[in-house]
Amino acid sequence: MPGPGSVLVMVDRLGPAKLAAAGESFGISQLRVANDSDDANAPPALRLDVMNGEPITLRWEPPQPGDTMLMWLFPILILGLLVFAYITRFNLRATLAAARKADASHNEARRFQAELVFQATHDSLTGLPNRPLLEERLKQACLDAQQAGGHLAVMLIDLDGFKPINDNFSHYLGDQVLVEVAKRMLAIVRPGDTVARMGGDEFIVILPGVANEHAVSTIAERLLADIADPYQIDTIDLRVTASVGVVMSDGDIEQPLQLIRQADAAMYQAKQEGRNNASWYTRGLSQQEYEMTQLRNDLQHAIDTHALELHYQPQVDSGTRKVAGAEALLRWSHPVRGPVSPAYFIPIAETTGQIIPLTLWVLDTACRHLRELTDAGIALPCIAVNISSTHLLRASFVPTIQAALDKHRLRADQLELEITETVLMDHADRALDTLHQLKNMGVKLAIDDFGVGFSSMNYLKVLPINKIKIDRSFIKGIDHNAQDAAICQGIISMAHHLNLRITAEGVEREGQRDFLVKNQCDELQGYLFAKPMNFTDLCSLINQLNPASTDADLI
Ligand SMILES: Nc1nc2c(ncn2[C@@H]2O[C@H](COP(=O)(O)O[C@H]3[C@@H](O)[C@H](n4cnc5c(=O)[nH]c(N)nc54)O[C@@H]3COP(=O)(O)O)[C@@H](O)[C@H]2O)c(=O)[nH]1
Repeated sequence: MPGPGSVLVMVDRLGPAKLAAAGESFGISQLRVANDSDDANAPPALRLDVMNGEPITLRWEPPQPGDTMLMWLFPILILGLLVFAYITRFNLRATLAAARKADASHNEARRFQAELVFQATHDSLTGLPNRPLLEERLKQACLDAQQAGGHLAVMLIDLDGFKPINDNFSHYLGDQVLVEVAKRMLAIVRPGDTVARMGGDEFIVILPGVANEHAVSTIAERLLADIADPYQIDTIDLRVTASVGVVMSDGDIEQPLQLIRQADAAMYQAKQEGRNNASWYTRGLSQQEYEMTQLRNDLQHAIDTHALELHYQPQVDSGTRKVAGAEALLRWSHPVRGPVSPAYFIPIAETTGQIIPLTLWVLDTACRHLRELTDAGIALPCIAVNISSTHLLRASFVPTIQAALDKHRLRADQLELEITETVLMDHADRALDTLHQLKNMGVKLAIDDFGVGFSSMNYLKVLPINKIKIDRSFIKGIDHNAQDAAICQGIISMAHHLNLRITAEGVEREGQRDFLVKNQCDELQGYLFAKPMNFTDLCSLINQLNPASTDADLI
């Protein structure tokens, strides 16, 4: 342009991009030319008048408070939200899992608790209710019968011939028989009835709301028949029968447990009537049988509470007059009846199996006493213990004897076992095997009550015994009865020819003693010398008769 100065005019097209860029450089966001349709007055806007033309409106977005912060925070917020969502999801899942676990462990605890209750109230072998649960159900059945005016029946079932299965085969086999018996009984009774195991081979059935005696008899007959069916266990055929005692009641009884005792008395009667049959309890059931049942229970209590005592009767050497041994004899002082003779309660214990714990106690006590004597230097060469056939025929008998000797550090020849001849006659083969094992150990063996049973002279040749004890019925008349004297002389002579020692039982008079000494009977036992006495008195007596031992072997 002509003139002293010049002006440089540059023209550029103000398009949207340039306009926005220009706005950005001044911190104005989204600067643009507003469309016609935009509200030209709406702030923020700038109206530019254009020569010869339409005015132009410039518009931009004013910055909002917190926009920048929002711009920074937004991603953090999103991230935070994502993290929160993740954590929440994780927590939710963990909570759900924990809830599920808690639920499961709660169920488990409930199952465990139910299991504990079951174990406490049921027999572990058969799964049948045990005695405490049975008693509860019996009380309830009595109550129901009283309230509804009905009847209940109680049956006590005792297996016949079960013990020989346990003794001759194995406890495993015996257990299987019990399980099978339980199943057979359960198959006979109705859902509301109870079949319980009392222990051993004894079961109780409670029939609540039973219609009449005929219905009870029918069930008893079915029980007898089904139990008597053969059992096949591990290819072995076994048979047992049952003796059933039955009692019916209208529930009006002061002590419901008395029904069990009555059923027991009836069962005992069934046994005596030949077994494999059912017998009803009636008021006419003899007092004696009822008392015997009570006695069995009382004896069990005496065993459990160690209320028995062991007495000893010295056996005197006829030559030296010293105590050669002592026979251990059980004594039971009943809390109400007073002293009960072993001649009365031992046969009961033999039928009930109580003889096993009884004999174990006698054996242990006698061995302990002999150890005490030996330790105190009191000379007692030997202690004799009576053994019943049921025990002798058990497979565990020999180890039991060895364990008692070991426990009390006794030599085998310090123990003598007295066995009656009936066991040898009835079970000769099995008894012989056991006796040989005992003899090989060094345990002394004596035949008790010799002469009263069906004595076969032949078995004396084969039995590994050391001694014969002549029954006191033969000793009774030796000083005035020629026949008794002759029999006695014969037995002594025969024993000596067989190299056996001989003891006379029941020596009460000097005349008897003189006869026995003259005829060289080795040992004498009887009231003439001493009645059975407690351990303390035995110690004094031996101290008096046997001067302190210098035999090192005895100590
Ligand atoms: N299996 C077990 N049997 C046992 C045990 N303890 C005892 N018994 C047996 O009981 C029966 C009776 O015994 P008890 O009443 O003790 O009688 C014994 C003696 O007291 C009695 N005796 C001894 N001397 C005399 C006497 O001079 N006169 C007389 N009238 N009686 C006398 O004899 C019994 C001992 O007999 P025995 O055993 O045959 O030698 C009896 O059969 C005992 O065996 C036990 O723990 N287990």
